[in-house]
Amino acid sequence: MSDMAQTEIVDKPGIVVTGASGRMGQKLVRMLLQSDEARLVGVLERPGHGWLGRDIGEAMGLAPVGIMVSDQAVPVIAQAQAVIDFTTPMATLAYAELTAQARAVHVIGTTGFDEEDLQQLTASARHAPIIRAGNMSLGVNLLVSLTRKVAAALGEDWDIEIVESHHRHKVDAPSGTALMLGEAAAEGRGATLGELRTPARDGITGARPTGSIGFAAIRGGDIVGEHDVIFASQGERLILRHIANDRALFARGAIRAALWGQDKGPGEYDMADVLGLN
Ligand SMILES: NC(=O)C1=CN([C@@H]2O[C@H](COP(=O)(O)OP(=O)(O)OC[C@H]3O[C@@H](n4cnc5c(N)ncnc54)[C@H](OP(=O)(O)O)[C@@H]3O)[C@@H](O)[C@H]2O)C=CC1
Ligand SMILES: O=C(O)C1=N[C@H](C(=O)O)C[C@H](O)C1
Repeated sequence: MSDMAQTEIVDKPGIVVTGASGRMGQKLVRMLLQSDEARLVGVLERPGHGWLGRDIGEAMGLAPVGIMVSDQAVPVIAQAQAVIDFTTPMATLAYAELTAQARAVHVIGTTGFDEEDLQQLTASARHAPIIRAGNMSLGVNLLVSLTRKVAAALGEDWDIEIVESHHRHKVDAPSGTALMLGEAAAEGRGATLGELRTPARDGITGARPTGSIGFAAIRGGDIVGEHDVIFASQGERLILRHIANDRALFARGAIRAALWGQDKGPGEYDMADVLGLN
């Protein structure tokens, strides 16, 4: 190999993809195999997964690429400058510790964390950068700041409801994106989402508490992801909407985050930091 080709490879940050057989994992693998800015150096799956030991390209129905699917997280992450992780909360907490030990950037797209999980991620971020967002798209992150502004501009007589729709396989609700939007709406009203969130409605719920923020989740078919923030008042309604048509936009955002994080110190970051929206 020429010196120039060698330098090119070394200059491109090496990325490990976790949950490589998943909907997001496969998008990321395909994108990284074609990337001029980053290179795929490893793929992880859960112990017992049917793809373990197989070439990831071949397992995905592509040409072999020389990277085997592994469940050996420590040696695989040791080769990486960044780990991109769209798996489950439990898997992500374990990867966060290992990625921090390797001092690599951890990009987390996984959703469905509880408060205790988030504290564990904060602990891992003391050693290396963690970039986490419930949605990696530019459009949603702009929608978050629009929601904050509109909520601040409109009084409590404007009821806020967030409606999200996803494919039938999604396991968490409300979606990570819906929670980001709810947090932004609450911030716009000078409160926290914990203070304003209405429990899911079922049965005789009573009238809507003034100033509360409600959520509704639709699950069906192959919907990639749709979010409406509804501001409803007497005689009028304002609706802010984002529709994702292709998971590639989340994968692109995650790779951008992994590259952005390369010169960052330990700490917790989000996509608004990456996109310069803060
Ligand atoms: N932030 C964003 O922009 C986006 C976030 N998401 C979130 O990303 C997550 C994944 O979504 P999606 O790709 O649709 O889900 P999938 O179920 O298709 O993929 C998750 C993958 O992770 C694998 N997995 C489970 N445990 C481990 C482990 N310990 N190590 C490695 N891999 C593991 C699963 O394997 P198996 O199925 O065999 O258990 C599966 O292949 C969800 O939380 C979703 O909400 C999704 C899209 C965009
Ligand atoms: O599970 C999904 O598919 C998605 N999850 C994220 C979320 O929970 O908001 C982002 C996107 O909407 C797709």
